[in-house]
Amino acid sequence: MRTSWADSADNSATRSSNSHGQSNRAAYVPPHLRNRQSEPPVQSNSVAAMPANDRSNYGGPTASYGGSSFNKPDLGRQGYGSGFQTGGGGAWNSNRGGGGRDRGRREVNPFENDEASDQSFGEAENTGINFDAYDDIPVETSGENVPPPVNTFAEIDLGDTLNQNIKRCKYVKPTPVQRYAIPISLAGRDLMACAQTGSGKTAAFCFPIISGIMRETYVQRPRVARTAYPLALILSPTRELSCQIHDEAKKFSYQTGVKVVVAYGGAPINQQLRELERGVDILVATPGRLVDLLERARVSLQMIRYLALDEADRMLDMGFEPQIRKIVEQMDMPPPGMRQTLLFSATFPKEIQRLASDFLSSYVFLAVGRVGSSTDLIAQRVEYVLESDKRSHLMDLLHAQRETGIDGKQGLTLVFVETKKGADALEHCLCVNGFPATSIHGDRTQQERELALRSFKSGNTPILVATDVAARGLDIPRVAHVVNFDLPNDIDDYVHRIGRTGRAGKMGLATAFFNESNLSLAKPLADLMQEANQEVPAWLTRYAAKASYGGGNRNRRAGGSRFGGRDFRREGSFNKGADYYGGGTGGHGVPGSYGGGYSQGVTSAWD
Ligand SMILES: Nc1ncnc2c1ncn2[C@@H]1O[C@H](COP(=O)(O)OP(=O)(O)OP(=O)(O)O)[C@@H](O)[C@H]1O
Repeated sequence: MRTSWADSADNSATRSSNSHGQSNRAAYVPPHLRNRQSEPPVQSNSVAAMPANDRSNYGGPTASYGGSSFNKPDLGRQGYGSGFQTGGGGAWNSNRGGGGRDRGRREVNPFENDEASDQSFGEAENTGINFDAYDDIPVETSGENVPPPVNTFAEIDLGDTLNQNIKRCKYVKPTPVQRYAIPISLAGRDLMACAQTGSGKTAAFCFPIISGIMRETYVQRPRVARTAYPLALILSPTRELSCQIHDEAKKFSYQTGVKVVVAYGGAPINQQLRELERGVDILVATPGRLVDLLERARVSLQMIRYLALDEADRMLDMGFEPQIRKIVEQMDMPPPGMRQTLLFSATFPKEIQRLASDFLSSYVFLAVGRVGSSTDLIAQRVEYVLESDKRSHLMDLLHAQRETGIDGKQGLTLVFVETKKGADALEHCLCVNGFPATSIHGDRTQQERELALRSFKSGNTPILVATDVAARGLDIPRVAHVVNFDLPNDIDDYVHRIGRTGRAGKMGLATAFFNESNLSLAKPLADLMQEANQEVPAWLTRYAAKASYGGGNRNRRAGGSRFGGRDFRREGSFNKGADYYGGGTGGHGVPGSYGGGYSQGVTSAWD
């Protein structure tokens, strides 16, 4: 039974931890025990009294926690565009043989584990999903001849096998981004899509790719020994996100014959090479590992028909842009117009939209909700906390949460910090104070990262301290609380971080610790909260006013960008690069600070 972490915090408050070299001063004292006569310290080496943690060096007993298992040509879419009626017609080709090479291997059922993991939390998957929460959301499309949206999966001709998998995923109806994006993509159009965190973007780009590949009759691929020729490439910025997309895509493509392979850094390349040799239709990858594979000539992009960038704005910011340009423009990938390109994110700053347009051909721009807005499902709180008080404040929050849960339920808590060292230090502090925490950041090995994530997801270690490596895309259903222990420099990063809760129609809570070092975020944060109908504290409004008068606000979104006209092509500055880098963009306020917002110099960890 998973109850004891709460009690272990109390125990630790009355326990001397000096056997592990920790001073008594470090011990957390919960509010209700403060100012009491201290009782004689009780030495405890009991495993049950210690928090779960995947580190081996946080005091002997913790080592056993967290699981010991770790030691636009014709794209073959004849018939598209003519209608999205129910059909499951004869055009489907579900015996494709997996990228042409994979014979005789039994396909593992990717749904097998779902039920078990649901049971472990005592609730059925998708309970509480309320996509009606997204129903009255404003949607904007721009571009020529935009295909109309659908209301149900039945209206889209995705084929029987894929439809069956959609049912297995317990998706009853499409989310708003799916309602629009799927018909647009099935019609063969390039797409730049912006929709809120947790609103189902992964399926929105996977379904059309899988069904497109299934529709193709046999594709003759070059026969070059040991070189793989995928038909679709899905790029994402982190290893964990690539793994997650791979897992989802495997579910969606189960028994379709479409073969999905993942390649990411930090994991042994040989195993990935073997998988690639067995054949691949859809390759999900992080950019670094893909460049490696391309340079070794183990992958060729010559047959790519579909290119999807998840977290596309992140993929095109200064950290990744050169690698992405190399992959997309300097290798052997067909140019825009000869392939279909799908870009997805919850945030799309205009200067990134401009860069992205290099990769697209006559594309449709789709915005579901305000670009970069947070969902109303997330209750946002911001508290003024001095740097020196942050740890005790966090422990007070965790302690209170343990007593009452969040909305009466115990959930997982994700705590964001700015640096890898900061993550280690906070994890350690929480552990020695009886709060079961683990961490994920770029200085941990990939094995440690995966173990930490698994331990967190399973609830064994219900607190995860993370750098921005966990900010985007990760879909962990039971994250009830996101704490911005250190606020990011950029409001878009804040949007992605808090988006780890309040997903798929469920409610979530996000708490931010704000102090003088976050002044540049005051205005965009106050604006964002106001727009999401959150209560903005008066002190934050004062800081916001001060920041907008005093200058120094380098946030890319300063000035606000309300819903409407957010496709950058509509703003009269199309092809005027200077507008985007030179500042002074008028009403939509991209103050020429490209790069300033993406935390340059901050040691956070991307692949
Ligand atoms: N039509 C649907 N019905 C029910 N659940 C859905 C549907 N589409 C997606 N989901 C679920 O919603 C959750 C969020 O989906 P997903 O991870 O694709 O969100 P996202 O928009 O990519 O988020 P982020 O911006 O954080 O990357 C997932 O658990 C997914 O299985």
